[in-house]
Amino acid sequence: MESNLARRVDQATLPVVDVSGLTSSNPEDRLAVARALREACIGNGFFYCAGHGIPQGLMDAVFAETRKLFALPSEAKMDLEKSKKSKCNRGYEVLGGQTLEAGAPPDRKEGYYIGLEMREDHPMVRAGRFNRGPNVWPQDLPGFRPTMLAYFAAMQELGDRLMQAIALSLDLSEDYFDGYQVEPLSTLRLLHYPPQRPDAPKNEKGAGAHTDWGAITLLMQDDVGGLQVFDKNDGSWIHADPIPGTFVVNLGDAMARWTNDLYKSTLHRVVNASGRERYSVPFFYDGAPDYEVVCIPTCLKPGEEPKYAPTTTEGHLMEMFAKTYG
Ligand SMILES: O=C(O)CCC(=O)C(=O)O
Ligand SMILES: [Fe+2]
Repeated sequence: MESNLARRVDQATLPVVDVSGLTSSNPEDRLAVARALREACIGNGFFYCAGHGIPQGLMDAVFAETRKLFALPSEAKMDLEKSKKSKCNRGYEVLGGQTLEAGAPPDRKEGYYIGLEMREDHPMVRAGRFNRGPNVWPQDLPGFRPTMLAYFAAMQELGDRLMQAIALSLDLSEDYFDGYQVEPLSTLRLLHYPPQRPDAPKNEKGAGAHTDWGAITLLMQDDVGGLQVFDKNDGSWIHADPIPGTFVVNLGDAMARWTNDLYKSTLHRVVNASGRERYSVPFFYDGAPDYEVVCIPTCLKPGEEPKYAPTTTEGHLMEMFAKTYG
């Protein structure tokens, strides 16, 4: 059932980067991680992140709550549906609700969106700013809200740490992105992929080929597999097989804009050919809405021009959103 374009390769094809050195007080340890990140970022822009310090118990709890959520009866899920329940894209997204690959059938996945919790009376919410506002919480799952809020905070903190290392890797000071890390537009997304159907429309996938939009994505996947990453070296698809306890980290389009394509976002897709239900939890690490996404001076070689028009986190995300939701 797998596409013939896909091939099975050794897991080592995507590098594993141990980031535990980032919490060291010795700058040499942090630099060593930054060097490894630079290599991965200039390569396919995808790597497994180990040594991240996120407790396994929290990761397991997120999957447990995710399974409970998608196991709710469809009427209960429709009561949480994002276009009905939210002005800021929070809540449940139906199966086929997004088409990540232009021209392909809708994605065979259902999802749930969670963002930074912001009250209705917050000035940004009152001003109707993009994706700002309260979350939608299922009433009948008492563990869901505290688990997801704890995970959101932990992932934001891990993302902040990785951005400090990415700054180092670009010959910038570690605090270069500090202004970005305030009231972030990050999104936690819960995903459920039913098995691929034998009678599926041609080219149907769990998630069509796409690049991610923000700065970096930190993906937790279960043991089913199905994520494929485009290999720019030979045009094949690398199977990002699950490695327990790691995150798959990849660069988003904002990173390409900042670095003038030195650190590119990479096409990836999901084909759940396993015959089993697959669950995954991407965290789209993003930043402050008004933070500028413009070419970073250290990323411009002599004589080179910026390839992208300057924008902001919010402006860039709004552009990307319109592409897959119309
Ligand atoms: O489920 C996965 O493994 C990947 C999901 C993904 O690429 C996305 O939501 O952007
Ligand atoms: Fe993605």
